[in-house]
Amino acid sequence: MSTETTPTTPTTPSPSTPGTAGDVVIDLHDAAFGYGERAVLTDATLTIRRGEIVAVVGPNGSGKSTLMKGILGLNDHVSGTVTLFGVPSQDLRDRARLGYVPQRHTLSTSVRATAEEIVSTGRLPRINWLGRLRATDRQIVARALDVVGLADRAATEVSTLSGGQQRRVLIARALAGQPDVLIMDEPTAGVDAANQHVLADVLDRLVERDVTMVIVTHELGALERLLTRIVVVDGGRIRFDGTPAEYTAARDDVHHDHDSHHHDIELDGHHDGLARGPLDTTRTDRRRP
Ligand SMILES: Nc1ncnc2c1ncn2[C@@H]1O[C@H](COP(=O)(O)OP(=O)(O)OP(=O)(O)O)[C@@H](O)[C@H]1O
Repeated sequence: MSTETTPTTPTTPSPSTPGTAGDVVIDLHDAAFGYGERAVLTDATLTIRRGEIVAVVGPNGSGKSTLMKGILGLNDHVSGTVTLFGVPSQDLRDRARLGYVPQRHTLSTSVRATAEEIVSTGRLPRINWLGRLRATDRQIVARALDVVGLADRAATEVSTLSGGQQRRVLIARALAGQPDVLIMDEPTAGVDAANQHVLADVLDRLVERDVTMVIVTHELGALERLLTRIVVVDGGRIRFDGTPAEYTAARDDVHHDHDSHHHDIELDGHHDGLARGPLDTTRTDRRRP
């Protein structure tokens, strides 16, 4: 059972940042995704532009992962249009432009592989038909490990790494494919508070490198300082799409309407935290175009 409530203020989902058509990396129009005949996420209209850091939040089972998988072409596209990098999704040849860190994916304890070996598998879509890593591939793998703060663990067996470190290995694996967009499904799930901040720092480094990110999360707290936009999915639909400041305003409406069971809202716990934190609208947001 879900114990969460998210802002359900109906707003017209709209692109919230300016930009040109060339900046659009993901564009959904009235899209519906599901499994077999069953559409789980419907009426999704969403435009994500280069450089955006978008959090996707909502109750358990609301359709967040279904939305991500729909963008990635990993479930059934029931109706509507999905345009990626300006071309219809089905015509996109270079799928590696979309990097993916799947949900609840940790590395099996039975896997005997080093962090470097796991990250190297992220190069597979980019390497030549002989399947051999060249010097440049190895450099990219090393750089990906460095970005996630695990350069010194390259030769460590992943089964001996902590859950948070394993999540970082998986992010590095996705980065090794040199994606234009990184889609992460709950990268901070099951990661303690200290490691959530380490992960947020990792994502910070990606922001500096201009990686566009779409992040499904239940823990907005650690990530919120990075975000340019928040999308709320509830009941299989996009209910809200706006800037963090707009989200805060919508959330305050919800605070007036309900008095309990706030999901992301409760993570910072209080309004004072917000005033000091990343959703403080007086802060200069270096990422906001
Ligand atoms: N592979 C699948 N086959 C059939 N139904 C599925 C599949 N995956 C998810 N669903 C259903 O789709 C609905 C939305 O699930 P989804 O995983 O997208 O929600 P979510 O918002 O990501 O949830 P959570 O926060 O718990 O991860 C649920 O009713 C779920 O049972």
